[in-house]
Amino acid sequence: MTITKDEVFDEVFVTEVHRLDAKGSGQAVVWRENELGNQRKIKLTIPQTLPGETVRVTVDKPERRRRKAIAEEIVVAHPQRTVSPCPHFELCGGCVWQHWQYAGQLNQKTEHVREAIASQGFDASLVKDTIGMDEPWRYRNKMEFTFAQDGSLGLHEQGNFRKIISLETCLIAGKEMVEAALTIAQWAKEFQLTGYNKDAHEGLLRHLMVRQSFATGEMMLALFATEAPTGKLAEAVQSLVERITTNFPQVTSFMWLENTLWADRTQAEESYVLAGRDFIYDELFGYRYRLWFDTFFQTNPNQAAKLIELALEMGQPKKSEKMIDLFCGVGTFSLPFADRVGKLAGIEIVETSIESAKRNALDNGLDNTYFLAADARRGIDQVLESFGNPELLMLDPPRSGAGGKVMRRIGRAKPERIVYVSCNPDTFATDIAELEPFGYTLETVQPVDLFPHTVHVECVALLTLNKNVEQ
Ligand SMILES: C[S@@+](CC[C@H](N)C(=O)[O-])C[C@H]1O[C@@H](n2cnc3c(N)ncnc32)[C@H](O)[C@@H]1O
Repeated sequence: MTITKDEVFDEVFVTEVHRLDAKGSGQAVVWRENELGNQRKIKLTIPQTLPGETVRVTVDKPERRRRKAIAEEIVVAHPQRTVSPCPHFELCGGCVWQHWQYAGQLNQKTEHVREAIASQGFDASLVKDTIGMDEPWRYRNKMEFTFAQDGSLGLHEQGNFRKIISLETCLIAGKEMVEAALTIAQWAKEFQLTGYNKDAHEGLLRHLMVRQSFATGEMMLALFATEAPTGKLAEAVQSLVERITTNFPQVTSFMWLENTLWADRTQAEESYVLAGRDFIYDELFGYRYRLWFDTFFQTNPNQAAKLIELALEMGQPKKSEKMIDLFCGVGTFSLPFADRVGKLAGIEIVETSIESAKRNALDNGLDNTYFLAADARRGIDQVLESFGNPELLMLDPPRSGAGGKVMRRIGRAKPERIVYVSCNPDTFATDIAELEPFGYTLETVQPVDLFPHTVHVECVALLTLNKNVEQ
């Protein structure tokens, strides 16, 4: 078919999905004739499709080389295609793979890790099968919901940060957390409170963060709004406090966070305790933690405990040894390791996390830890100077990875064993490639699924220093 420049209309294609992109959407290629009679390729991104599937899609503006398209019909389905149990799945941006049987998701995650390390010249057979969850639902202990301008509460639409899907349920969040969120949504509706409009910078309610410890049962509700909970708002807020304290005795921290800033994040200029205290207690792997509204903490505690167990198994900590925990956060790995080594130094850039890590060490009776608030690069230099070279080092960097400069500093510090916990196989692979010239061997990589129905995968890996290499 030939179209002229003035004629732009939708075109229907039946095509095969050949791979998945980094966000978990199907990718397909179709050919069409342009106005000069030449065959031009269009690369299609088709959410909620799987490799090998034949799908029928309508493409608007097909003259463009890359288009997103919605599958209108699955002509030939993947053998592991399934029906999502969540009514919000097709629109909500929270999960991308609920249409894929869990075993298929796990295989895909294993393959991703294998491809990532093979691309850096490592042996893909070192990667074990991904450890999944027995029950891959209701695994999240923390959710951040957003208010729409009309005051309804929900999650962002897939690929559209301006549109909010009104919440009826969420099958990956704890059940009580969803019930508390629905109570707040109902309250906002009854009092006709407005949601925040980020373009006009007006409206009251912005976000609701709900976190609940699966170990202690304690729940925190943190409501972010553009005004203080006083004056004309006081009556509505009082009504909410009564509902929450009556119906949710597990809420031991109910916070109102005032945020008048343009940046649409869960941050606060002023905080008010509406009920209880300003933190909750949580426990992980037998250690107790205090969590404030802005504390980073593992969001899938059951699988996080497996990560800790694996890290300990691979690291083989000894009482005679010194250890560095790089990117230590509030000490999730530091505390279990500190119990098993002579001395541990934790390095982390966020000062409030370091303050929490120090308190968590004290709360858990550990007196052999030293926590430093610093950028990883500067932190390693500083710790090595005062602490000497460690026998064991673990790192758990953000998705962007540790980077070459940090990895080369680690190589020069010559720890005998390095345990790398990663949430991004691609940056993990490029990071560990930096260690090869220093004489490190990759021994094993164990992927763990902390986020079922999403593309994310974590890995724990062990690298050992080859003693025969001249240093
Ligand atoms: C994936 S989290 C791991 C936290 C901790 N290990 C845990 O499991 O709770 C990565 C941590 O690295 C910290 N971080 C990010 N960039 C950093 C940097 N340049 N130097 C030091 N820490 C950094 C973040 O604040 C975050 O706490």
